[in-house]
Amino acid sequence: MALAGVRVIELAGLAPAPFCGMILADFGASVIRVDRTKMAMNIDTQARGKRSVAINLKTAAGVSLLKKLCVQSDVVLEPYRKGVMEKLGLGPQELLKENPRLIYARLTGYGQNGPLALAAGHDINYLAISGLLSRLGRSTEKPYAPLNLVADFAGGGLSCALGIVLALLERTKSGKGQIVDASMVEGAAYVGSFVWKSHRIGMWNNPRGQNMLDSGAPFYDTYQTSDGKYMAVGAIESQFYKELLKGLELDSAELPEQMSFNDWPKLRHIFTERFASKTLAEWTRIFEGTDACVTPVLSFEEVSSHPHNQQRGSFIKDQSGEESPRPAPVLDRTPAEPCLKADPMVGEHTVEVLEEYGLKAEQIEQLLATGVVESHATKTKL
Ligand SMILES: C[C@H](CCC[C@@H](C)[C@H]1CC[C@H]2[C@@H]3[C@H](O)C[C@@H]4C[C@H](O)CC[C@]4(C)[C@H]3C[C@H](O)[C@]12C)C(=O)SCCNC(=O)CCNC(=O)[C@H](O)C(C)(C)COP(=O)(O)OP(=O)(O)OC[C@H]1O[C@@H](n2cnc3c(N)ncnc32)[C@H](O)[C@@H]1OP(=O)(O)O
Repeated sequence: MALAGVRVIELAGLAPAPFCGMILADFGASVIRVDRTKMAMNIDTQARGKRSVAINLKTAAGVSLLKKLCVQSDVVLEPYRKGVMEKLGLGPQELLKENPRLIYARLTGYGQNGPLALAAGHDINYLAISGLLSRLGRSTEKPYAPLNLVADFAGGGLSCALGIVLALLERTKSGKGQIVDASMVEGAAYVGSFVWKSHRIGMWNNPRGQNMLDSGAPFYDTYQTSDGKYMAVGAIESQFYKELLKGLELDSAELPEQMSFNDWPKLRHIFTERFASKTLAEWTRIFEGTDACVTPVLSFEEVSSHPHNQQRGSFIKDQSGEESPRPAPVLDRTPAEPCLKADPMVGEHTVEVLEEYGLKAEQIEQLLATGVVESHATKTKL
């Protein structure tokens, strides 16, 4: 796998850093999640392929242990509020001094400086400060955050994984590590570059929800079918729009022009009525094999059995039967091989990992006995 041999220490976080760690693990890195001790349960739902050690960082021995793990690794990924790692004596200055090849990734909402750097926040706040939230939502409604996908995952976890991989690539030339300052505000804004940079061609001249791609255009929207399901329509280009009209059995001569903004409400009304006249299965059959850019809106339960997804194996099942998307993109020679085992319990690999990082049995026993680390492996052998 592409990242085989890369050792990552991920400090347990809420959602974006766990996703970043999972991407690295999917593509072959050895990812060790550092959990707190005395955790009732594991709240990391993005734990595929990781191992867990539980360390109490409120002890000097815990801090020095984590330092030992970090300086023997390639990447440390930390999801805390600015200053937390420094307070623990585990800031980049300290760790890079001991391991100059270390990639020190800091995944925060607001980045490492600026007036908001110390503020708590979540996806919706980062999206708001990026400017993107003001553009998301339907015309007569308030701004709407599309789950926590944009800042937490696209602008956060995924961007941070890119930063780490770029830093690893650069290290092959310079031999040096570096700090990756991944701010979810900036990551989300960067993901939104198209919106920024297509202003000049008039893509966003109208208020929110009244532009071509923000649910303003009738040919780029969803429509309810007679059985209460939905079809997605993305017939932008004129040749594809013609196919849409053909499938809907509408005559273009009797309709307003596709790009006549003032007529969009009228066109939407016609499309709405037409889609409401048949079931999802009927519309799917009508548009299948055409270039109309019309597809059924599938539920999570339906995606893996869709013939396209099925043929490509786009969804995988782990040993417990849980289904999830397979890692993307697909690399031809060195594809990801996602782990299908159950997610690690907190502290499941404490002993195994500490042995791997060179601690002796007596040292591990001492750490366990003093509660600096916890092990929840079913079969712990020292
Ligand atoms: C919208 C998303 C968030 C969605 C997440 C949800 C899925 C989950 C959120 C709440 C969860 C539920 C809840 O926990 C209650 C239940 C618990 C149960 O166990 C499970 C079920 C629950 C219902 C549970 C279910 C789900 O998991 C939830 C619903 C987001 O937007 S996520 C993005 C958030 N933002 C960031 O990540 C940006 C960077 N981080 C930050 O800004 C801050 O970390 C943050 C997120 C604001 C939190 O601030 P906080 O004050 O809590 O922490 P920090 O200032 O960062 O300091 C960390 C302190 O912890 C110490 N520490 C760290 N590791 C250890 C250790 N191993 N041992 C000891 N101590 C440790 C560290 O030293 C810091 O201590 P100090 O404060 O003393 O410096």
